[in-house]
Amino acid sequence: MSGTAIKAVVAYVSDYVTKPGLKTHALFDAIRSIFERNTELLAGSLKRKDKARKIITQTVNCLTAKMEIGGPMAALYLLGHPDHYTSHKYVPVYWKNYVREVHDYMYRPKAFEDETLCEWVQMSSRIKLCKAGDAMESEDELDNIGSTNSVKAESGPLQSPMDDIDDESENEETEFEHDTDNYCFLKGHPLYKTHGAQFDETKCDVVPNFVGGSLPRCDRGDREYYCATMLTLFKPWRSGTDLKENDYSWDETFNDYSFTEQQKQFMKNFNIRYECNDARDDYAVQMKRGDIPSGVFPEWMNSDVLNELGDDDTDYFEGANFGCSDPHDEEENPNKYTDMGKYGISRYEEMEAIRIGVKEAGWLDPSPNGINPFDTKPIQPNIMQSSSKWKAVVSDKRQEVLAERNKHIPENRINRNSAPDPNENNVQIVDQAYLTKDFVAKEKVTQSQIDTTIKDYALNTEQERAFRIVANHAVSPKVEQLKMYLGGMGGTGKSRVIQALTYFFKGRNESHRFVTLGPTGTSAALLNGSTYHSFLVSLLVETKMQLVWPKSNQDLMV
Ligand SMILES: Nc1ncnc2c1ncn2[C@@H]1O[C@H](COP(=O)(O)OP(=O)(O)OP(=O)(O)O)[C@@H](O)[C@H]1O
Repeated sequence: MSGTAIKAVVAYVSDYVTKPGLKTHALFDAIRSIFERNTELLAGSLKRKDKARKIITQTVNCLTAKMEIGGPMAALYLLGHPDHYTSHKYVPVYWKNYVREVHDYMYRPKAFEDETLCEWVQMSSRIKLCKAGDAMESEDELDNIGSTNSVKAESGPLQSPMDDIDDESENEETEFEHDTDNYCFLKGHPLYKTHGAQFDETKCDVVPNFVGGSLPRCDRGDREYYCATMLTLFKPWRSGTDLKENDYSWDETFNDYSFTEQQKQFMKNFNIRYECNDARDDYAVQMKRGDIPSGVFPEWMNSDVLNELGDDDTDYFEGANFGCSDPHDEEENPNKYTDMGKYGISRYEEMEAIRIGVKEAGWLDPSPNGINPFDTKPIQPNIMQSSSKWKAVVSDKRQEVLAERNKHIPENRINRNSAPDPNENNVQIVDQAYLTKDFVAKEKVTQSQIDTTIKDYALNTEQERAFRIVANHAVSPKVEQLKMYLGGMGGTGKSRVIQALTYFFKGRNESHRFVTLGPTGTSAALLNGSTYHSFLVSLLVETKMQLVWPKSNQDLMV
């Protein structure tokens, strides 16, 4: 793969794993398309409630598909579980928050005079000042504040020494007895009477993630804006004049300021994203021209998809009035969705120059040894038959697969009507030992099956834990229904756990107890399963077969 392709892949993968939110215009466009697609439904005779339900379902599906967030991920967020994937925490810094941070920062306690805004965003948090002797409460982490974090007012209950805003004679500096790193804001901060700040040095694993307008880049665009932004982030300041003196430009001030090695590294890192996005743009142009040999990206990833991935970065040259407004601004261009933008054009020209250079150098000449012959004839299918026949074949195959899966169902299965009512007014003691680490299956052979599967699939600690919970549950008699959610970022190994479970149930001749369902055909195919729709609805309607109801609700794993 070329360097460009690698960077384009990096851009795609990082977009995928970070699953960025949708742009507002994309969101509205998706909703509009749903309404346009459903004009007949909307004008139809369905009840209002049914129409609304259908439209909402389609909207949710469309938005989640656009965000590349699948059902499990959406459920994860709805349940309030955060992503847990890296050694670092990414804290989004929205502009609105940023303004608040800047405000807090400008009026920050004197003890933090030398901290930069970037460090401030990383490590500070507001805390509420309470009565003397009481523990202070962080706005974020009420539970984590111990008594050592308390800050006492020097005298009187509830009184901060800076409590009286009119008392100008008051010493701003520090009238608290500090027994920790907690300090109050300086006067001028709207919450200085009630709030303070604390700094947690251990939070250096927090990475500020600037959203709501990309950071400017160092190698292009408005240099003054770039320098101002970097100085704002990395130089300690309280007012604009601390950042830059009137006689100097931002560029000069930037060049004169000694950034630490780590800050330089941060600034270098800021640019990597742009390098990858440039590569992605180049790659998209190359694909459009058909210059790319196949095989680097999957087939579905055509130039349109790549273009779509790249269209979120038109704002990286934005400046807060640091430069003049550009008459060729892509926003103004009536053909902005069909024409290449100015950066695209200049890149295209650069690429063209390189292509000509390479061509002149003879690199594109035919190889003296010729190229390997290849067959350009279209592939003829081995079997030619009508679509109805194909349908019948697929249906037969499906029956075959179902029969194979269900062949070990015990004869004496209980009719579902006689299964206990889960809502019955009853109290039962249920065994939850399957959740514990020390659980051991009653039969040795069962335990060995569990252990062997974990070994065969080389499951890591977290995968093993998830696997053991399900497997232990499956081998425990009379346990309550297990409702478990296994979440995680793309590529963390969820599917592998499902594969291990499929193998485990198969080994126990209990494939009928384990069904893998996915929301889309692709997700189902990846896991060798079925779609929800196919399994739960069409199966019954199309094949008129009886769904095999499990003995009780603990018997079927989905
Ligand atoms: N314990 C493991 N040992 C070796 N390889 C593993 C392990 N777990 C997962 N992998 C490999 O990592 C890759 C990603 O795993 P998997 O497809 O299970 O992730 P996923 O969380 O289901 O991803 P996605 O969210 O994209 O569907 C696969 O190639 C898989 O074979």
